[in-house]
Amino acid sequence: AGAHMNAESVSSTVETTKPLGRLGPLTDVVIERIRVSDDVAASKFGTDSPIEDPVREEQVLEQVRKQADAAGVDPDAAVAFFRDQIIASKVVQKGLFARWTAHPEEAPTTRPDLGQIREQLDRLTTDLLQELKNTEQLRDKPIACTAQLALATGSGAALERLDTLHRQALRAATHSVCRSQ
Ligand SMILES: C=C(O[C@@H]1C=C(C(=O)O)C=C[C@H]1O)C(=O)O
Repeated sequence: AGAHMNAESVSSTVETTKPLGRLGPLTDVVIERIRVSDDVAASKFGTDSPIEDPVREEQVLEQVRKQADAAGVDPDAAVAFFRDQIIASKVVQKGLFARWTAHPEEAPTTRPDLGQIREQLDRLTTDLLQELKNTEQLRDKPIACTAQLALATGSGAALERLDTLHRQALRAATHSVCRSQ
């Protein structure tokens, strides 16, 4: 079908795969970070590298605190949000380790480089902080925020075809998006 689509239908097809509403762009990056967790898991599975790396976690949160301050986002709120992103990443990694251990034929056959993946995660940190900034006013309105979050996560999970594990991670990752929820 893709070969027969004109530019307009290609572009509208792309748009309909994006999470909807005012929290759509933030949710989109959250889902992207969750998806990168699959690569993190593939880089660690069958190696000595543990799922949980407290030193790296502190580095991530330190970077968040500095960049949040520079971007005019409340650093404590940003750190709380990123603690949820880290929890979500570990939910995915643990789930995939369990799946790949029970069904070795589903395990990845190539091992991506963790250093490169972490560079990608660092770029997503900047994008996520920008989206926190862009959605600050909405996130302070509990009812509107809760409605927009349900729209964005529901559409995002469906359109991006997240399985149960990745939906669970999305719930963990968006737990504190609406600030007074
Ligand atoms: C993603 C990783 O796995 C875990 C999750 C982290 C994260 O979400 O940033 C950081 C360190 C690890 O505890 C990683 O090791 O880089």
